[in-house]
Amino acid sequence: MIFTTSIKLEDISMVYGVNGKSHTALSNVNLDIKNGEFISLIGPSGCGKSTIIDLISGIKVPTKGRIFIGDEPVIKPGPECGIVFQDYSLFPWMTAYENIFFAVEHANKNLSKEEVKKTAHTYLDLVGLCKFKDAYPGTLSGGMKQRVSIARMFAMHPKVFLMDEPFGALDSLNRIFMQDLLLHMWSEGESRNTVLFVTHDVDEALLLSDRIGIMSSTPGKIEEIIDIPFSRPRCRKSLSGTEDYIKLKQYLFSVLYCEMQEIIESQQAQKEAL
Ligand SMILES: Nc1ncnc2c1ncn2[C@@H]1O[C@H](COP(=O)(O)OP(=O)(O)OP(=O)(O)O)[C@@H](O)[C@H]1O
Repeated sequence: MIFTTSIKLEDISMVYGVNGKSHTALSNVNLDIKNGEFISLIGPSGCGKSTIIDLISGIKVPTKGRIFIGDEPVIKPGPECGIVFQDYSLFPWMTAYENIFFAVEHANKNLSKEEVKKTAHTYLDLVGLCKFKDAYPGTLSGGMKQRVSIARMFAMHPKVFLMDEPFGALDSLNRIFMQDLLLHMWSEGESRNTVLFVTHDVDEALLLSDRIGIMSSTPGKIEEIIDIPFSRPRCRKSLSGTEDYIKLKQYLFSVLYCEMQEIIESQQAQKEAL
């Protein structure tokens, strides 16, 4: 049985200390992600997208504010979050199968060894890597490594999925393949997991998300959240030619372009002030 739940960020600020100076990475961020909802965050580099993922997962602690996964406040990292990073984060000394087995065993301590084995095999099969179960990460392509990471995340049955630019390092064909695979696994499951997905790719966000949060920087905040009205299941081919899709894409690009312009202008002003 898979239990999914909501995520809530309440008035989150995050200040880092850098060389004796403080840097406000996030300021007063509020976000409610409903149970089973797929939300993407997009925004310019450095606006705090990864920091939000790190805070929800408990890897970092906010300077101000509270985070809840369901009704539980986040205090430290735990099995309720399944995370996929851009760099795969697989143990290089374990095979594809062992990587998944290890994660499932640790996340679900009440499962028998047979159940863990079965789960690891099921998810390797779902991502089409049965034949590579004994391969070590170093011998797999980037796309295959990311398929193992995704299989591991689903197999752990966490309450929420946190994905930080998971397909950012892949070539465009692999990226398309992985987006379709994720969409298929997410929507075909027993119940849809709650997902927070960080990306720079507007098409990716439009294809996958129920809502998209647009962030701005210095300090990072969520400027706007837009609803994505496309029904599911979604098909990239038919979707991308529709008037609604083109309008939304143009809107997202124009907002991101303005953000980038502001960043470049402020960097130029800082340079001139020196
Ligand atoms: N450990 C840290 N110490 C100091 N500053 C940090 C630390 N981690 C992040 N920052 C700063 O906080 C801000 C937000 O960083 P973050 O990585 O969350 O942004 P991002 O939107 O994910 O960027 P990108 O899209 O480039 O991955 C940046 O200015 C970054 O330099």
